[in-house]
Amino acid sequence: MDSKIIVALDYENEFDALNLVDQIDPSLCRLKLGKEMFTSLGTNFLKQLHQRKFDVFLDLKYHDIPNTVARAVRSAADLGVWMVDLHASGGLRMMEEAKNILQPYGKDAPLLIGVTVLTSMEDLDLLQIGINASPLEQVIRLAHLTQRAGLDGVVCSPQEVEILRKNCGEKFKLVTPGIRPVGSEFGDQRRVMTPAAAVGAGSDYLVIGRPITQADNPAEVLRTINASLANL
Ligand SMILES: O=C(O)c1cc(=O)[nH]c(=O)n1[C@@H]1O[C@H](COP(=O)(O)O)[C@@H](O)[C@H]1O
Repeated sequence: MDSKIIVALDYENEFDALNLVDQIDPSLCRLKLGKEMFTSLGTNFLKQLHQRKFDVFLDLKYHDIPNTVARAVRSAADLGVWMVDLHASGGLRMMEEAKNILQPYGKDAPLLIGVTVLTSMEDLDLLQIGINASPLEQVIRLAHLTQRAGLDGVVCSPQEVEILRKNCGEKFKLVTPGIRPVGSEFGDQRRVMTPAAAVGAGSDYLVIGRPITQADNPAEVLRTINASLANL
């Protein structure tokens, strides 16, 4: 089975994270290592996930001058991660340099993904930072820029997937956080959908954190979501 689920391993400590990881199989999901755990545990923790044969999305959302971002992306490639991301709003030249630096890695290069508009943001949040466009308009703009730079896909909300699929084609990877099974709390997320609706819209990968990690039995919730997607 090739699951579309990427579990966001946002835990305060290694013990809790490995408690989940050691109950599941790499066929059930991929794992996302983000700012919280990478900041406290670094590459040693990443190695532990790799030792357990999981594909890892290193989600550090690089956003800096082109030279700095490209070199960070190269460091991520040297770690052997499956996917890595940067903020598309860092601009075309930043994305192009990041793509170019991966050339020597050939087929072993990680998927390079541009974050468009964070799924926690809505119209007012964009207005407050000087962007006078709806999230959808801004996501489309940044997805086109990301594609022009030659990246493999974008992070967007599932609400934008249908239109991006039409705009950017079948091969462009659409990675969607903001996934909330029916009845689960939105928290800080704003542009959300259920797992089944996101897959129905055409998401390639669903990034799911708290609905799984904060559950009483995370492994069970993961299995249930996988089962709900099996026949779609
Ligand atoms: O790049 C991401 O993964 C990301 C982008 C985005 O726009 N929104 C977003 O929520 N994420 C990440 O996806 C995960 C979502 O977690 P939950 O809201 O707990 O399901 C978190 O680890 C976020 O850092």
